[in-house]
Amino acid sequence: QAIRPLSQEDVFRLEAAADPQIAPDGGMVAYVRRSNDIATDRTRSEIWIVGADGSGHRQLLPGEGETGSPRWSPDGAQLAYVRTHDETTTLEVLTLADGASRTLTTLPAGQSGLAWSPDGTQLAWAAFRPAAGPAAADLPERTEDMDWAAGAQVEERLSFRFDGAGELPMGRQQLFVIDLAGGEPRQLTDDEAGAGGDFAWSADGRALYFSADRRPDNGALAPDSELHRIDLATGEIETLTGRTGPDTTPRPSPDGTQLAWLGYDDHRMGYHNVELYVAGPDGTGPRSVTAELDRSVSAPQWSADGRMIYFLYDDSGQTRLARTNLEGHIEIGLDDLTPPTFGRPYTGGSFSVSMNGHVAATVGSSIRPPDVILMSPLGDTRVLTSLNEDVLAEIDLAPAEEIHWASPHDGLDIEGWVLYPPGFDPAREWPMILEIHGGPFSAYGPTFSAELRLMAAAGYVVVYTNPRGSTSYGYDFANLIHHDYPGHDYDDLMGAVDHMIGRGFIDEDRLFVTGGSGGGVLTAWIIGNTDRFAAAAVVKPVINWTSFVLYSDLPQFFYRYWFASAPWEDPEEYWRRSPLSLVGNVETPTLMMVGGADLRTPRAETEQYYSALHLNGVPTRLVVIPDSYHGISNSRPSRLLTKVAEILRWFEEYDPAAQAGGSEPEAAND
Ligand SMILES: CSCC[C@H](NC=O)C(=O)N[C@@H](CO)C(=O)O
Repeated sequence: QAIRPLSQEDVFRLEAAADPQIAPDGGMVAYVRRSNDIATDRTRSEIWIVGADGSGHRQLLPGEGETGSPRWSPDGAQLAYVRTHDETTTLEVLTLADGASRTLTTLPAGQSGLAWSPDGTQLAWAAFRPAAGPAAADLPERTEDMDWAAGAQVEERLSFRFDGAGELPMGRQQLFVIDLAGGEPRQLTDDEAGAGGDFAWSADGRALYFSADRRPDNGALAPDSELHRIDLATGEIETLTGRTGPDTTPRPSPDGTQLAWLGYDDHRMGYHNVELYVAGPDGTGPRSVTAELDRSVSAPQWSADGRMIYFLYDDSGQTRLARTNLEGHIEIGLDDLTPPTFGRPYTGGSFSVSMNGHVAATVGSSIRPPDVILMSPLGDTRVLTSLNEDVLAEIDLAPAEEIHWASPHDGLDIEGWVLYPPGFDPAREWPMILEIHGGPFSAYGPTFSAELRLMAAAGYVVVYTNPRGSTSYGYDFANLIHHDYPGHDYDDLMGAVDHMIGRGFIDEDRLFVTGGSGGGVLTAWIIGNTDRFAAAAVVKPVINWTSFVLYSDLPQFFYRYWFASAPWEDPEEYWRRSPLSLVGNVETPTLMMVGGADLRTPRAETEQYYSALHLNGVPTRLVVIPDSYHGISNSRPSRLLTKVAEILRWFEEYDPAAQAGGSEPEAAND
């Protein structure tokens, strides 16, 4: 079959590996295989299994619904997992020897975490338990045959909604255990302070370590979780940490003599490096073993001998697997870990370690969604799956090209990547899209992105970058935008444009810019500062910092960390940094897009700017993605396609070459 550009339909053919769980003896890997179903327009998850030599690759648990969260019992004889079917989620256990599964219990909505006790006799998880909220005022008695409007929603919490979840019911996460021998789940924590989904068994199986912010009105305060230990026999809870700053992800060593976890001292900065700490089993004598790394770390996991801790960190736009000894001597194991999403090229990935030091991880590249990779203790690697060989063989995809340039602001080295359209010829001139990431404290990298690939397939050179403020370059680089966002990240982005123009194959009259969330902020800021782009697409932005910090789902967070004071204390600063303050300058035709249910950057942000552009006579269009929360592209596959198609349609409408009847970018997708 002839090689062709990526098409919209391909998004329903691509698959990705996630959550690889290596068996304790290293002999097999169970993982979650994710695919996009064209009939239901949903991303499906199914547990598959593959031998460490690549043999026996098969779906492990065929049946109704979807399966996920595979977790090996300590002896490797059983695999716990969750199955969701007809909106019911059950906890099930497969016995490998006979292939039989049994249902242990039905799990409530909001379940998170799943972990075997060290002796393999119990499983623990966290789940939400509702509690009574403030009552509405009294109304006349009603009988069942009356049909009244819903009662008032009365709220006293500062934080009462969360993007992706909606309005939050009253209540907290609590911890549960169930005995494999049978019986009902037992609720371990049962108080107003609650627990969290972030927990681990103690080595002797008598306690659970968990991370939770147990302060009464934690939703109104700066985030500050602590580590706690609950004794399973007595229910007694001991708090092990107390510094100002979050303490999360408790991981006791296999022999129980040490406790590792993640956290940082909160200095109210926009960005903090999350460090890996080790202390005694009660949290005493903590020391950071990654202080010198100058990167945030995640997903710590002990080696079986308790001498090493494996973890992930982002470095220069890629997610790396590394391990450290207890003195902080760090060795890098694997590069190119890749998340299982098809949207924008953010960093990510996951891994697990067997008792004998073999590692299973999700690894991909800019031209390949993640597969499962096995790494031996000596560092040899073997690719265990090839989930997309059939599709990728048909598609013209060149690896992302890494580029660097000096920021015009201060000469700082900035990194980015370029995707070239199929048939790219540097002797011709090409239209270019600058695509900007959000966060703003996050990172892009050379990971597979169907969104950006569809833009390249439509005939554009696509440039994406990590301007100052991005993670994966250290504390100082990220905090160059502390209390100064948007700021000189603008110059870094303009530097990318000039760098590309300097290479001689970009048509300066056919520059386009888009970005989502934090990238929407910067796109709106760009068009307020320059008219050099032929068209722009501002996706789910913040337009007005005053309305945003008081109406987003995290009113307790943004004003504290991204500004020096509250909006009513320094309205000028909020206005100075709001893209709305520059809307009077804008002449660039600008598409506005947002998820109709977005609670992170609420749709009023997008709509304010749309109204202002309209009132000012600037060509604009509003695209609302119905029912979508903030994560538009990774929620339903068709939303990813809609987002890209609407942006490309807008750019084509305002492409000077198209208007002059010249060479339009090819519409590869329809
Ligand atoms: C600029 S306001 C915060 C927006 C959001 N940050 C955290 O939630 C954001 O930029 N999200 C990014 C991903 O981090 C996105 O692309 O949606």
